[in-house]
Amino acid sequence: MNKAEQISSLIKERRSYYPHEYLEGEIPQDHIDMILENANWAPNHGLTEPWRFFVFEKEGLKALSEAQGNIYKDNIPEEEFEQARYEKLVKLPLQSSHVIAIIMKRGNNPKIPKIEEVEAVACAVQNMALTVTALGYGGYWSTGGMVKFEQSKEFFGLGEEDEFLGLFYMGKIPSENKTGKRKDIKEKVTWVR
Ligand SMILES: Cc1cc2nc3c(=O)[nH]c(=O)nc-3n(C[C@H](O)[C@H](O)[C@H](O)COP(=O)(O)O)c2cc1C
Repeated sequence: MNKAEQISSLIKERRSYYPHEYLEGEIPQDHIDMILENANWAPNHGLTEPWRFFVFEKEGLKALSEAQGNIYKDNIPEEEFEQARYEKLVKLPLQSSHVIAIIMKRGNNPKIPKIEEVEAVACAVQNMALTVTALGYGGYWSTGGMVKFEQSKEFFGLGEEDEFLGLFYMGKIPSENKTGKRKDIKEKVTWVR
């Protein structure tokens, strides 16, 4: 395969894999380092490099699990609280090898709109996801759970202009591939000729 065929195949192979699908076992440190290093090479306007990551592993996963449960409990209106949802949120980090909190750290260049900093972080996450796929692991970007609640920003010590954009869950997965689904690109492209 040439480079273009390799990247096309990798992009299409990437799927979201959820913690209940993960196998036992930890992703080794050198692979986590590679995932983070590749995230760091995302494009970004003005070289603000706005991505910041908190990597939870080992005992840290318990701290995240506890925080996610508590933040849900403390912030969801009482009438909306669901015990099963709470238990699921507590369980997700514990089923994972690693969880990476995705943060946008707002730079101080007023010429760069905030949305562009968020876009750059999303590029970094895609680099991360493709590396995870290439290494044979599974992962997914979650914007649910604790991510929805403003209190999470305090947990990470974020400033007002910073954003907590999600949790990237990761783990080992079985070797057979999941199939994805997309509508044809032709429906989304307008050619101007
Ligand atoms: C910004 C973003 C946020 C997402 N948040 C969630 C989420 O909160 N819960 C979830 O189940 N999946 C979430 N996903 C994963 C999508 O559900 C998934 O990408 C989609 O179903 C397509 O499947 P694929 O990733 O396997 O191609 C998110 C994906 C992105 C890019």
